[in-house]
Amino acid sequence: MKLNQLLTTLGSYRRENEGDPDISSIEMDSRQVQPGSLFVCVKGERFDGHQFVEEVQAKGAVALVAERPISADIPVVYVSEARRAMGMLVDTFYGQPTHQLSLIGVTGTNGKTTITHLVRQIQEAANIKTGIVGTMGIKFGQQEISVSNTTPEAPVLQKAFRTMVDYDIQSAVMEVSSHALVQGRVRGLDFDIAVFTNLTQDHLDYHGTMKDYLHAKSLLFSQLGNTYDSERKKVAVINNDDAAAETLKQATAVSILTYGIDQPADVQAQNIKVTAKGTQFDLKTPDGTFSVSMKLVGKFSVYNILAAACVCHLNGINWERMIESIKDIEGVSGRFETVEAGQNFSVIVDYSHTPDSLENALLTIKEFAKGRVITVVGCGGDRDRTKRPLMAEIAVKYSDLAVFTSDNPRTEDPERILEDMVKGLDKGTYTKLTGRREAITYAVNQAADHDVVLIAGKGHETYQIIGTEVLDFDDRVEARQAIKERLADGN
Ligand SMILES: CC(=O)N[C@H]1[C@@H](OP(=O)(O)OP(=O)(O)OC[C@H]2O[C@@H](n3ccc(=O)[nH]c3=O)[C@H](O)[C@@H]2O)O[C@H](CO)[C@@H](O)[C@@H]1O[C@H](C)C(=O)N[C@@H](C)C(=O)N[C@H](CCC(=O)O)C(=O)O
Ligand SMILES: Nc1ncnc2c1ncn2[C@@H]1O[C@H](COP(=O)(O)OP(=O)(O)OP(=O)(O)O)[C@@H](O)[C@H]1O
Ligand SMILES: N[C@H](CCC[C@H](N)C(=O)O)C(=O)O
Ligand SMILES: [Mg+2]
Repeated sequence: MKLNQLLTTLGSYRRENEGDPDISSIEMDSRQVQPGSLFVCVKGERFDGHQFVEEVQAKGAVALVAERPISADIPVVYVSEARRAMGMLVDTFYGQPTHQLSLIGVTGTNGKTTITHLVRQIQEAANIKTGIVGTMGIKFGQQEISVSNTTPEAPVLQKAFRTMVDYDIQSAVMEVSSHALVQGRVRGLDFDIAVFTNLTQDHLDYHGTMKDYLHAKSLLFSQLGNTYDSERKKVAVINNDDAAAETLKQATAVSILTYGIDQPADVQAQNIKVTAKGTQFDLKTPDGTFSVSMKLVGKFSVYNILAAACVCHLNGINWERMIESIKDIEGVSGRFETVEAGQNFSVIVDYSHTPDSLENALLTIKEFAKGRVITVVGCGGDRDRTKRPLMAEIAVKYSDLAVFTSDNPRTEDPERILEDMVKGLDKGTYTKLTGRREAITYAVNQAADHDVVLIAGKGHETYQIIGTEVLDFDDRVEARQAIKERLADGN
């Protein structure tokens, strides 16, 4: 595509240097630039894209988008916000693929990955080819693309959606993180349905206050329907039980479908029964009440199913058909995943890395645990410090034995993270073992018949980040190994 044609997308801009080159790709990362690329200079917290102007020209970039004066021989387009302009440019460059997909965005503190997987499984069972974007990567058909962020930047997203459309994918369901909303990574995407799960404490290192965190989430809803594709009806799907529901309803101009358990809602779960093997409930909908049975456990899983059911209903799947496929749905990798290696106690690996998700996981376990509850948990480094004591307090409150350990310490001192966790606790109420392998082994060895060991925080992760090194580590593998060793020792 020619530069001038691409620029018809942008509202106001200022140009420097003549020329109308052919653009072969749009990049914001100098390491991705190829001959023919348009490079967008983005100022971040660690780097400033404007510094790479010489490097990208040497690599063959043919045009630049910048926010502040740069010296270059190739056409430069000055805009006030480069990342947002980039959202529009890549949308045009890839031929507006999201106008050809039913695009669902899921935001909220917890449940995004789970809901996106549930939607994909239910839609695929109803023959709606569905792509997915989120913490576990980008997947559609047999294709898999790994990503380094839950919500990638616009060039990665638009390229993936273009490929999905070319593969005849009809719908895409994606996680939209609050970081992505603030940074405008999803600018230019034409969402049809926006889902809100819940808002509880996380990421205050980035957002500062819960008010600003909520504002970030609300951007998905205020931007819904702002795109010029007016053919599809836009809908906001909102959890009515969450305190943030009203704010989000006010943030959007499109129709609203609510779901919930405790408060009246358009789609509501009633008479919930949770066992270790699954959950049953009555699903009240505008079209009648249906009984649902699923393998997923816990009240939080009911919320996730409700959100997914609302989306699938809006996409034309009838309730009966949906409920039939919900029956067979297996959980998502690393979310309440049980590890079985012949032991007489339960081991559950879960991705709870926030106070609320840890509390939900433990409350669910307490509903069915016949023995003691043993929890292994840590907190990630270079992330919200204020959630650490809260998570530790919850672990102690709901467990018979709390073992504190490292999560991904990243560039922080693991001992400092552990100090942050335990600072409000009495000594003797917990055990501290910095090495995660040692902590898992210890917990497994302490378990008696019918006890439940919860290993929280890392779920599906197959690595541990210590310093800047990414080491192989998988809680499920470690737990299995510890159980085998214990059984081999005859204990
Ligand atoms: C706080 C945050 O969100 N940071 C993200 C953000 O960083 P930033 O804006 O500071 O950018 P930067 O790294 O300083 O780089 C500035 C510019 O220079 C460019 N650059 C940089 C280096 C270079 O050699 N060449 C080059 O061109 C970069 O491509 C970028 O355009 O943009 C970068 C480029 O996309 C991201 O890698 C980075 O994610 C960091 C690694 C991160 O940890 N983000 C986490 C907190 C995050 O976003 N998490 C959410 C999920 C949270 C949840 O679900 O709970 C997510 O969506 O993943
Ligand atoms: N609806 C929910 N409400 C509260 N907690 C939940 C809910 N769904 C899942 N959880 C808990 O949160 C953990 C993470 O779930 P999931 O990966 O689906 O969330 P996420 O929003 O994608 O997280 P991330 O921000 O890391 O991408 C699960 O392991 C579970 O303990
Ligand atoms: N999306 C979350 C994942 C946290 C997972 C946890 N294991 C950690 O490393 O803190 C984040 O980047 O904050
Ligand atoms: Mg996720």
